[in-house]
Formats: sequence, C-alpha cells, structure tokens
Amino acid sequence: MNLISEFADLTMTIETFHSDQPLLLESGEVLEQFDLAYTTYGQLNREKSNVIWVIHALTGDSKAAEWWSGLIGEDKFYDPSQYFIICANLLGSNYGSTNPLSLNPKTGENYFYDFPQITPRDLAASLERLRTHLQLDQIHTLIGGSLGGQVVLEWAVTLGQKLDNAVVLASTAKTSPWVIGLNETQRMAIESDCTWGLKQEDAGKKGLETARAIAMISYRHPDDLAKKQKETEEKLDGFRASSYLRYQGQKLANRFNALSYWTLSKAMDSHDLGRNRDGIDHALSQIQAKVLAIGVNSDLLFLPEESQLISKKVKRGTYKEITSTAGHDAFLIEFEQLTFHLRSFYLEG
Ligand SMILES: CC(=O)SCCNC(=O)CCNC(=O)[C@H](O)C(C)(C)COP(=O)(O)OP(=O)(O)OC[C@H]1O[C@@H](n2cnc3c(N)ncnc32)[C@H](O)[C@@H]1OP(=O)(O)O
Ligand SMILES: N[C@@H](CCO)C(=O)O
Repeated sequence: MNLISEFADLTMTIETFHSDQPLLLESGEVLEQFDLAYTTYGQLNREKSNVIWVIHALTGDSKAAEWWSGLIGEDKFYDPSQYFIICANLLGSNYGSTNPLSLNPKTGENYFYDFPQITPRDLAASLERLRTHLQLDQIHTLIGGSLGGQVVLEWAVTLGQKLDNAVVLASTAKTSPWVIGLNETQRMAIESDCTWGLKQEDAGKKGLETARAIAMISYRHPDDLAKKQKETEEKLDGFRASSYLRYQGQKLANRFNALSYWTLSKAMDSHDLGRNRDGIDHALSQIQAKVLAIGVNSDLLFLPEESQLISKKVKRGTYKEITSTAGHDAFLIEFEQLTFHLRSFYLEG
C-alpha cells in the first residue's frame, strides 16, 4: 500500500517482510520463518542518510505517527518530508508480525503456548534481517522507549558504525528485579483466568484486563492519579481511580492478545545487555553510536538512575530528564520536552 496525502509530501507505506531463513534464538530454539509488519513514512534520500528507525514499546504497533503523533508527522520533529521513518511491529506482537496466534509451520497449527521465548536481542536480530532486506546501510537514529529502548540498546551494540545516534527513553541496560516482579504479578493475573491454557484466540482476555490495570499503576505516578482521578465529593465506594483502572484494563484487552502480552513481558524480563558480553559496563562501552538516554523524574518502573547509567557507560553519552507527573508513560506523552531534548542532542554534534 502506498498512500500519498494530497495535502503534504507524506508517503506512508505498510508492508510485511517475510524471512524464510531460520532465526536462532537466545534460548536455543529456532524460529524457522517469520513475518514483520512495518510502516514507513517519507522517502529515503539519495545518500540514504535520513533513516529514523523507531522501536515501539510493549503494546505498540508499527504506526509510529499515530502513537507518537507529537514527534512524528508534518511539521513535527521527525518530519517525513525530511526523514525516512520506519517502525516494525515487534516479533511476538499481534499487530501483523509473527506471534503466538500465527501458524507454526512445523505443526500447521497456531503456536499458542508453544511460541518460543524471545529476548530483546532476538528482537534486534529480527529487525536486522529487515534492515538488510531493505538495504538500509546506515541508520541516522534508532529510537525507542521502555521495551523499545531495550531493543535499541541491543541493536546498537551489533550495528556498530552503521548507526549514528541511539535514543533510549525510560529504559534500562538490564531489567531490575522490581520490573520482573511487576511483570510476574501481571502474568499471574493472566494465569488465573480460567480460559488460560485453552487453545483459543481470546484465552486469558479477562486476566489481561487485570494485568493491564496492575501495569497502569506502574506506568503512572501517585501525583498523576491524585491530579486526574481526584474525587470531587465525599464517598464510600465507586472511586474514579477504580473505574479508570478497570477501563484501562478493558481498553487494552480489546486490542491486545494475552499470549502476546505474556511473550513480550517475558522478553522484557530477560533483557540483560551484558549477557555473554562480560557485563553491562563492557557491553555499553561497545556501542559506537552517540547515545541520548532520557529518563523521567517520576518513572516508577525504569528509574531515572538506570537511564543515567546508560549515558555514563557508553563512549559518547548524554543524559536528559523529562520532568512530569505522568510517570513512565511520559515518554509517550511529553512531546514538548522530548522535542527540546532531541533538538539539543543533535545540536551538540
Ligand atoms: C489501537 C492501537 O493500535 S493502539 C497501538 C498503539 N499503542 C501504543 O503504542 C501504546 C502506547 N500508548 C499508551 O500506552 C497510551 O495510549 C498513552 C500512555 C500514550 C496514553 O494513555 P491514555 O489511556 O490515552 O491516557 P490516560 O491514562 O489519561 O487515560 C485516558 C482514558 O481513560 C479514560 N478515563 C479517564 N478517567 C477515567 C475514569 N475515572 N473512569 C473511566 N475511564 C476514565 C478517558 O476517558 C480516556 O479514555 P479514551 O482512551 O477512550 O479516550
Ligand atoms: N504504555 C506502554 C507501556 C510500556 O512502556 C505500552 O503500552 O506499550
């Protein structure tokens, strides 16, 4: 598909890349073949020097100009009239790429619970297949937050000189026990759904609602809820915070699959940039690109110190902080500050 807006020089394409070469995963398992759905905006320049590669977070999709509308689009910081912007749906996610509901070529049936464990390193390896296929020899900027930031780091290590700038938002070089614990409680919620274990597409849907409600508390901050879910009258029950979390749970369960959630939250847990690389300090020192690590002062999930550490241990690192009461999700919300920090980073040269 090639959509050309009549109002602007904004070309958007939605494609699916099929890899028929086996992908050896960190777990030792092999994915014999896989698809990656990807969206591009704008056009590659003659020098092929304007590639902005976006990596989405846990429940995102390839349509980066939709969920990052304050950063990508006409007259936005990453303007498709200037840049060739690409975002692929991560392996394991249910927005067009191979995921647990896809057909397992070995059995001819859906993978369901047999979908292999994947790690951010595997996700980076799958994206590398797409990069090679598209013959994008140089990436101007690789950018992503949270799980997306983990994949940025993994891929930055292996891309070496092929990457100029890496932007890592609200993320970490190694997932903390705190985050693993939070993810485990969410998977426990999914497991407690009586449909979990059944080979059906909506298995675990009710459990996913609870999982998202738990997750939302870690994506926000007490001040955010105090501000947005404040009661205007005295009451004993029926609190706004309760209906907000229930609503958020339903909203996600209506657009996302519990098996994908399980797979990608496990991927997040497994992240350790230093695995088989002599630790995270050494791994970070191997990144050739300039790195901008952005933390959020109110992030209760990936702490600002974790972003600071990334900036300190890479060869050429800068740390910037978003000031917000939004918590972890500020990287999806605070566009003005994001734009300011990105502009300063590029100007620093
Ligand atoms: C459809 C797709 O393909 S989406 C794929 C892309 N998604 C992603 O990339 C995921 C990343 N995005 C996100 O996580 C979120 O969209 C964010 C962080 C950017 C913003 O979160 P939001 O849910 O939009 O904001 P917020 O937390 O303020 O909640 C607002 C919603 O809660 C509802 N709400 C607010 N308070 C209450 C309450 N007390 N009771 C019930 N509902 C409430 C609002 O009506 C609003 O509903 P809406 O989303 O239907 O408009
Ligand atoms: N709001 C984000 C949270 C993870 O960073 C998402 O749903 O992907």
